[in-house]
Amino acid sequence: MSSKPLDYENLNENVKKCQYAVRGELYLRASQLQKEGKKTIFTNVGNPHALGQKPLTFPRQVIALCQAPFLLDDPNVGQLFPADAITKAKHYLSLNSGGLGAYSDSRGIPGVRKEIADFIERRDGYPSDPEHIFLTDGASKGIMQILHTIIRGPNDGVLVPVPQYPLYSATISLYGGSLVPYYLEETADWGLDINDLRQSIEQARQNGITVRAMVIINPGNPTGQCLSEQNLRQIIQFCHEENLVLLGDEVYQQNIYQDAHPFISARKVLFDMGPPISKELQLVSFHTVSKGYWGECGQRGGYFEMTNIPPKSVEEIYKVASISLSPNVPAQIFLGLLANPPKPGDISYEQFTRESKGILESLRRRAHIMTDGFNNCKNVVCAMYSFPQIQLPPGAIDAAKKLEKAPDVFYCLKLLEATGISTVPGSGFGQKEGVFHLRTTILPAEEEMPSIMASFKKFNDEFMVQYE
Ligand SMILES: Cc1ncc(COP(=O)(O)O)c(CN[C@@H]2CONC2=O)c1O
Repeated sequence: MSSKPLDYENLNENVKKCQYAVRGELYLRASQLQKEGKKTIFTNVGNPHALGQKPLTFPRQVIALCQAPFLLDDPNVGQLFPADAITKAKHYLSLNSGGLGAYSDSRGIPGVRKEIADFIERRDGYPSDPEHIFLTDGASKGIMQILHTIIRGPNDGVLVPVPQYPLYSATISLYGGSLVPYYLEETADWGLDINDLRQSIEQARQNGITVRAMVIINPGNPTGQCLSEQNLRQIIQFCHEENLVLLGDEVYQQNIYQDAHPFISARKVLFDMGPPISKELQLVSFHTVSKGYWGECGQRGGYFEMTNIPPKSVEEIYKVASISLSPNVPAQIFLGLLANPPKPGDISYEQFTRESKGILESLRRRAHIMTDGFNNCKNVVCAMYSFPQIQLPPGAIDAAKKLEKAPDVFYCLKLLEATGISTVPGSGFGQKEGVFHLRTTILPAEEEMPSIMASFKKFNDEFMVQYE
């Protein structure tokens, strides 16, 4: 029988090459165990509602009315929905003719893009142009589209932080480009040293790679660090000198659990630096409703904002966006609400504030429980994610080798089998040679945290003795 087009051997090599560890071997094994009825705790993916986080009430009231506009004609609607949710629903329905069932503009609903531009202006103190804001099905799709636009062939490189969120390595591989790693320094709170950046770009050029872009993930995933203003200024200066477009992945900008390093957007720092650099450096910034205190991962709502990108290039990006017709319209309403939540004096303001503050404070507490819990474990050092360093003893390294597994994969599989805790090995994000980590989220329910950390500690300390 002759081989067929979709037989494995005939697939696009880039499809076969790309890897995405967040839903890789550990996740598949955990899903298998779950199917067998074993208790599994999926801390591998930042999916808050799947781990019990309740959705914010107000956005769901608005979207319910938008999805079922006939409710607005019900004389009792005011009994079930607050007046400001009714007003908001009518507002968003008026922005997209045909409501939620109709395609929107391929860049997203203009009125929502305007609301996001106003949100950015309030956050940064500089005007933002809605024409340079595109709404996407999650930040993932925007990131993939921009990387696709940048990568022309195998010699085009993208500087990516290591450890990195594997959407970047997978997408660069999928589109046939070259990932150029720059290492974050664990001992410096996962900060980055500009000299390392220079070495990385030099090394790449010697290998015939044209580095065209630099990715920053700020706040970091999996490392959790929040880049300082000074770090951002250095990075912007570096990208300007090296003629790189800066891709600012800022999806965790509302997930800050300490006061020492507040979030500042790359865009604000760029404009604070003033001309010529603020007029010349090309920047694309990404955000989403999947994170923060929203956690609305399943809605698939994201956006990217382009700064200093020439009109003709914006048109090309628009043209490609139009191939998939429209970003999903319900998610665009979540984006509008993220940009424009209830204000003081609104009927729902108090409830919205109470709920969102409650989620952030609980995340802060869970982050500390997890950090303290990991630090209380033998050979474990810890920073919405936890990325503890696991100092594996020689016996574990040898045992992993015999099974032809990466040492941290071996450890995470043993952890999963013993406790049901599904994590992602650090090798899925990249790490220095001979240094091992795992990534877990801080999302399990607060009341479950102590028992999760206790079962982790029991497993870990026994493992370290068994393999020392
Ligand atoms: C740094 C970063 N950028 C973009 C995304 C994509 O977000 P969207 O949902 O908007 O596409 C994620 C999702 N975080 C993944 C999902 O869960 N765990 C993770 O590490 C992310 O961590």
